[in-house]
Amino acid sequence: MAALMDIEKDLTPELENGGGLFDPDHNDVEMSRLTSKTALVSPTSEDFDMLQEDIKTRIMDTQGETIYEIGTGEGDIPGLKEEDFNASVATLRSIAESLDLECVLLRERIVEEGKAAEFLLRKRLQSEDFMEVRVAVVGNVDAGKSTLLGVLTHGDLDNGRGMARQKLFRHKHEMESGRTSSVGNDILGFDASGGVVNKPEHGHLDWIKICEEAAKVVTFIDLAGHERYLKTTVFGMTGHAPDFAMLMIGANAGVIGMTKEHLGLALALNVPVFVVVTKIDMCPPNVLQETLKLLTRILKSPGCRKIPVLVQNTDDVVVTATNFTSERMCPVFQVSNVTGENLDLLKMFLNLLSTRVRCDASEPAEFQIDDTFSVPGVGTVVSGTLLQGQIKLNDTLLLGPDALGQFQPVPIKSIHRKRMPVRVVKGGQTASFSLKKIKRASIRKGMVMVSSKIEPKACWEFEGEILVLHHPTTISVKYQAMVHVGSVRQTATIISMTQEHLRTGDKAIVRFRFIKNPEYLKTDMRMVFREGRTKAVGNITKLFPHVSAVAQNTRHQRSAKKAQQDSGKHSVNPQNEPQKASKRNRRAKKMPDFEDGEGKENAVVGKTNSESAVPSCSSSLSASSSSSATTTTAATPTAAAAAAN
Ligand SMILES: Nc1nc2c(ncn2[C@@H]2O[C@H](COP(=O)(O)OP(=O)(O)OP(=O)(O)O)[C@@H](O)[C@H]2O)c(=O)[nH]1
Repeated sequence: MAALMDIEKDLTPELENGGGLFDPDHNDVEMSRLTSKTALVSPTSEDFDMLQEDIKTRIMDTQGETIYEIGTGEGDIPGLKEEDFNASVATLRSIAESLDLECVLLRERIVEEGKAAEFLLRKRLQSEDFMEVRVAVVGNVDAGKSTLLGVLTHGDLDNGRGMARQKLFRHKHEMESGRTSSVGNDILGFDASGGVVNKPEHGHLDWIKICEEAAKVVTFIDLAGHERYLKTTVFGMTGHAPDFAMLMIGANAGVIGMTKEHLGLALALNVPVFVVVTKIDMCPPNVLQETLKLLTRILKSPGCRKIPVLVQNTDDVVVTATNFTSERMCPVFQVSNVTGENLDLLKMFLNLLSTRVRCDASEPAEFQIDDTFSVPGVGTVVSGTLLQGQIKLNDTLLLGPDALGQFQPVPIKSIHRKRMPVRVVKGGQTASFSLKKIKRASIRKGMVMVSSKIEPKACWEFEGEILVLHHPTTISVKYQAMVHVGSVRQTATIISMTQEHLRTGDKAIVRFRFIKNPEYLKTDMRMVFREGRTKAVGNITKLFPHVSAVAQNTRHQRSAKKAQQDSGKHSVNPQNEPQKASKRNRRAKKMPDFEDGEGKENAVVGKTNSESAVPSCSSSLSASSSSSATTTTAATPTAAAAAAN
C-alpha cells in the first residue's frame, strides 16, 4: 500500500484539497472557508447553500455523479474527530437529499487527525435516463474477454471450459426494431447505490429493463483478439469513442500476441487503459509473478509512462477510480472467472468510472455515425455517439457529407438508447435514430449529423502532425494508407510533407488527400494512418480546402443534384473537384460498403485529445523482448526505432 500512497500524493493533489471539489486558486474568502476540512461540521445557512450549489454544478458537469471527500481540506492536516466527522456526514447526506442524490459510503479511513471518508453522490435518474460509460475490451485471443463479459453481465461464474461466454447473446449488428446500436456490445447496469441490475431471465438479458433500472450503464465494446481483426479493433477504438480500454491478459499466457499492439493503440489514441489479468485460479504463483513483472516493465517503460497499481482492496479501487482519468495511472486487477476472486473489486471500479465527455447541452450537437441499418417497417437507422451537445425528438440536424461534400437537413423522428425509446440524448451517449426518406445506401459510416449552428464543411484534404511508429522502409509523397479518424475510415494519399522521407520514429507535418469522399473532420482529432504493418499516429492540425455546405442554386448545383437523384439528396455545388466528385459519387453508389460485418471496419470518430500534436506515449513495446512483428507506438524516435527492431 506504500506504493499506492506515493501515487496518491503524486497524482491526486485534488484529493488533498477537498476531493477536487474546489478550485485551489480561488481567492474568495468564503470559498476558502468552504474548502476547509471542517466546512461541513456546522455550516451556516449561507455556507450550506454554497456547498449545495457547488455539488450541484459538479453533478451537472459530470452527467450525474461525483465523489466527495470528508475530513480533508485545503492546507489542513487530514482527519476529523468522531463527532465532527459524524456531523459532516449528516450535512452531506442532507445536501444529497435536497438534490435528490444517492449518498453511498465508498471508504472510511483513519488518517493523521482522525477520520476521513469518500462518498459517491449519484443522481437518482428517471427511468428513461441513465449515465453511460463505454469500455473497449481488448487483449489477445484466449485472454478470457468473452468469458469475463459473460460472467459480469450474467452473474454466473465460468467452468473454465467456455461456459460463461456461451451465455452472451450476441448478434453483432442486430437491429431489433431498429433500436440497437453498433457492434459486439454487452451492457452492465448499476443502480444509484452501485448495485448490479442485470438479471438474466432464462439466460437472456432484457436491455430495456436494465436501462430502466440503471443509473449508470457500462457498455463493453468487445473487440476481437485475433490479428486478422486488427482493422476492426482500430475501428472499435476510434469509431466507438470508448472512454476507457480494458486490456485483458491471461495470467498463464502472459503478455503475448496482440496484447502490446492493443496497448499501443489505446496509448496512441489517448484512451486511458486498465488491465485485467484473468485465470489466476489456474496459474502457478511464479508464472503469475513473471506476467506481472513483465507487464509492469512495459507499462513503466518510456513508451508508456504509466504508473501500474495493483488493485487489491476497496481502498485501492477508490484511489484508482478517482484518479484514473489522469491517464498516467494504470490500475491492474487480478481475477478469476471461475472462482470469482476479485471480481467484486472490478465491479466496484466499473461502477465508479465516469465518461470522459463533458456534457454541455448548450453546445451545438455533433453526432458521429458508426453504423447503419435497414429495418423492415422502420426504414433506415443510424447509430453512433453524440460527441457534444444534445439531440431531442423533432430536432432537425444536418446529415453529411455526401459524396459531393454536402449536408442535408433531416428531422429526428425517433431516438433509442440501448434499444430503449427516449426523447433526448446527451453528449457522451450513444444512440440510434430512424431517418425518414433516406436510403441506407446514401449513408456512409463516418458521416455525421450536426446542428446547423455548426455550419459543417467537408474536406478532401487535411494536414496532420504525425509520428511514424513503424514502417519497413521509407514513406514518401504519393504513399497511400488507411486513415482512421473517429468513425471515418478512408484511404488517403500523402500529397506533401515537411520531410522528404519518413522512417520509423520520424515526426512530420503531412498533408493528406482522401481518395474517395470528402469527410467532416475537426482539428485536434486523433488519427491513425496504417497499412499492413505500417503505422503512424498523430493529430489533425489543419483542414482544407473546405467544401461549402451552403446551397447555391447554380447550374452546377443542379447537375450535382441530378447525379444524386436516386439517393434523394439535396446536393449543392461543391467548391472543389466537382466532376471528380460526381464520378466518385456514382462509384460509391455502385459499391456501398455499409454492411455491418466483422471485417468492415470503418473509421470512427474518435475522441480527440488535443494535449499534444503527437502522442505523448507510444508503444512501449520496445521494453519487451519480443517480436517486432507487433510493433506499436513509440514515444520517442529512439523508442520507436527500438520497437521496430
Ligand atoms: N480457469 C479459468 N479459465 C478461464 C478464465 N477465464 C476464461 N477462461 C477460459 O479460457 C477460455 C478462453 O476464454 P474466452 O473468453 O473465449 O477468451 P477470449 O479472450 O474471449 O478469446 P477470443 O474471443 O478468441 O479473443 C475459455 O475456455 C474459458 O472458459 C479464468 O479466469 N479461469
